[in-house]
Amino acid sequence: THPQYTSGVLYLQQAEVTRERVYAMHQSSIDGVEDMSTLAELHEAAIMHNLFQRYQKDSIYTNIGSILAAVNPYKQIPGMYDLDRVELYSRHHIGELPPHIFAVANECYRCIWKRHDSQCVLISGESGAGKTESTKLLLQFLSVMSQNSAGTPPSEKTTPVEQSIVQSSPIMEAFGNAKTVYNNNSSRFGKFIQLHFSQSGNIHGGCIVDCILLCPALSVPSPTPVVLSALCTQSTPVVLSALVPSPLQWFCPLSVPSPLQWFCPLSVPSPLQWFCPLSVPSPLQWFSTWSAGTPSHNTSYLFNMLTTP
Ligand SMILES: Nc1ncnc2c1ncn2[C@@H]1O[C@H](COP(=O)(O)OP(=O)(O)OP(=O)(O)O)[C@@H](O)[C@H]1O
Repeated sequence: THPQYTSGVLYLQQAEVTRERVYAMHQSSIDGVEDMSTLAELHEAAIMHNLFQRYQKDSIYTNIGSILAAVNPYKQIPGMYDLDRVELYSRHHIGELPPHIFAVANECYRCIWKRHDSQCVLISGESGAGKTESTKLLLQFLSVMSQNSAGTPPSEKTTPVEQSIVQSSPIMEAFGNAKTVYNNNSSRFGKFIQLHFSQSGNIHGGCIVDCILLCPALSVPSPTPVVLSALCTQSTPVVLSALVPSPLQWFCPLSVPSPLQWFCPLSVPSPLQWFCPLSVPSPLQWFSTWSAGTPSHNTSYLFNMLTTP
């Protein structure tokens, strides 16, 4: 007897369907549009219906003027982010191809030269919306563009700097993420990621700053077992020093003490150093590669995030 709201569709009893309540849908809403600013009827139902239609066809990206809306597909869409797609979007201006995160990344990259100014991408959404994945895709695109930049000498192609940017994501997630009711891999800090480009268009360095504390409904304590196993087996003193003391401890919404405290008492050298001689190869060498190859430039180090309270 009551209207039910299921999957964005409003169901009415036949008696409730009157001329005053129900209108014929405009053709643009029936066909679906790539840019929702072109919808003839612009209201919540039309927007949701358009997104839903496109989502069903695996078209998860939709423009709203200069804004890109992304619907999390919660599955891998074949070919969506492969190298061919990167190269395709790198050769076209925004609007020439279907909406895509790579179109935004490409526009940003081009605008650095077009406007001779810094560019910024703001990624926002609720927990589990796909912000972190979108960030990684942007970095992936910019990394490829950096490697392909005309001014990059062949000897400097595929420099560890670009590799570090992409490869640093898992380890940053391991330190900063936790399982929540919305997302198994939820970020606990908003991040400001800054990349520095040379005149020739390749990435010379960057930094990641954790800037906003997010307070999702945690379901397991952090840091994750991934961090602990990495610490126990392969940590370096560089990272150990970053852990003492951790600003995370001040904000940590958990009632249990952080397991890191067991390993890293504030006043004494960490016992982890006994287990972690410098010569042991570590996945954390990704951090150190940020300075490699660019000694003459003002490169910011990725582990700023870990060392700056
Ligand atoms: N474009 C995508 N394609 C495929 N899967 C995706 C995509 N975006 C997100 N996902 C899936 O959704 C999960 C959650 O995404 P993500 O961690 O990026 O969300 P988030 O917005 O950063 O969440 P939180 O704010 O909680 O950190 C990912 O682990 C991934 O499995």
